[in-house]
Amino acid sequence: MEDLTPQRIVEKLDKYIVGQEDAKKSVAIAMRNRYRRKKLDDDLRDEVIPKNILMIGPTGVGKTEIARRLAKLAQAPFSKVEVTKFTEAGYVGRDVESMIRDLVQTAIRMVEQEKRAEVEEKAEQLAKEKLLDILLPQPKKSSNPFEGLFSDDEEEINEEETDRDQRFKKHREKLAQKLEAGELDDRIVEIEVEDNNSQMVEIFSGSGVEELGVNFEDMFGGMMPNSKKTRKVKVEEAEEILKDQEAKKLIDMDEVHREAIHRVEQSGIIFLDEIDKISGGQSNSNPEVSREGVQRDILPIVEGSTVNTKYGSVKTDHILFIAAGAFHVSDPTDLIPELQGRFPLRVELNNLSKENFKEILTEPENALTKQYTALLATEGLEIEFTTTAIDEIASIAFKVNEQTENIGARRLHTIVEKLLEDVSFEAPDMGEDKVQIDREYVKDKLDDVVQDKDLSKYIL
Ligand SMILES: Nc1ncnc2c1ncn2[C@@H]1O[C@H](COP(=O)(O)OP(=O)(O)OP(=O)(O)O)[C@@H](O)[C@H]1O
Repeated sequence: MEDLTPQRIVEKLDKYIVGQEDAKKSVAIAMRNRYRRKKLDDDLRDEVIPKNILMIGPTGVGKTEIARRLAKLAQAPFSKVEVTKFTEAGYVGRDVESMIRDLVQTAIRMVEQEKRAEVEEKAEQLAKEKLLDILLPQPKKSSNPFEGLFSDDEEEINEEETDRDQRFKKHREKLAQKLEAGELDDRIVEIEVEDNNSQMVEIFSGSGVEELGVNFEDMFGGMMPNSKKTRKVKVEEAEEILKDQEAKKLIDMDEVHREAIHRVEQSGIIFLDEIDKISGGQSNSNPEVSREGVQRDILPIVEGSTVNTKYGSVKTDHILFIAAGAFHVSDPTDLIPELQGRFPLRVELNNLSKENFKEILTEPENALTKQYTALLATEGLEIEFTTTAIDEIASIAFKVNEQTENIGARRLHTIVEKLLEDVSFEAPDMGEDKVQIDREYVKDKLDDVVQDKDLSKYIL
């Protein structure tokens, strides 16, 4: 965190997000402020209210992407929630605290993955030993009813056993070599696996449960007995299953839970999408739930409170909240004042231009053209986009956004997918080949659809 200065954060975000400089700067400052706040004395720290961010901008211009990337580079647990879901029918209890529980789950997965990487090697070794035990069971030691009575015989028996032990050891070594070489991969073995008690899960996941406002998973998650059953599987699969089982044994889940909660409290980021849709009057979908009511429910979580989860209580004081909305029909000032006060950093994101589209198509590390080029290269097909093609794709995306609905950069996904439909379909049968995608190619594939407004509504 020390090295993640605001400037450094922006540089890193630049690798993925085109334009939106103000938004990148704001999140970078918010991130750094959180770090600064943590360094303050306890008394003063409590006085400094965390600076949450409100992103204002149309759909598909990079709001979520900025927040998600920020979380990734800070290795912070991240979760996105559409706040409008709390106004929907079914959310009578308006379980807004579920957003914290979701974040904890994400953090648990993160920490578990890290711990897993640490024990990976050991688990693999143990799984191999287990598999060898199954493939070649240890011979039972013969019981000797006359033990101690005839000393001569005993000596003979001992010799026999040493002999047999040595033979067994040799066999095991040979088998280990074969296992290593993958020669036993197709052999079938029987292993014990956990039976996840499917019946219980089915009963509780039936419809209507959410309406009860009760989280059965929380209530019963830890109590469901995990019975064992045996399964016949190929050695290859058995190795994976056993590795998984051994890794689980090596990981202290209590520690994982503690660490996960710590991370949520210290560095968690929650993205509250569609915040504009809960500002002002009554909700359309459910007259019982007023939008203002939902804002009031969210407020304590954003202000800092303690939420109970099955893994322990979570203090939300230092969680960074990034709210986002288009605010086409409402204004941030339509939010209740207390909530407005909790989002002092306001930033506007711009509509994307055709030039932005061109950059988005080619520049980011995960740019669409790079993704498709890599995907098709796995089939031995080399595709190359000329600059005229990029220009044409960007123009089309811009035009379709104008003609139908403006969905921002998301339009590029559908257009490129349609453009490459034929090559994607034929690639495996084309053999080693090279396809150049230029302006003519783009026009040839897309012009018909673009001209027909109705068609482009559905396809692009
Ligand atoms: N400025 C940008 N630079 C690079 N990619 C972008 C940009 N804006 C959008 N994208 C891409 O478009 C897609 C949608 O963007 P994103 O999820 O950030 O939209 P959003 O602004 O959060 O919209 P919504 O409010 O509807 O969720 C993502 O795949 C993202 O990578």
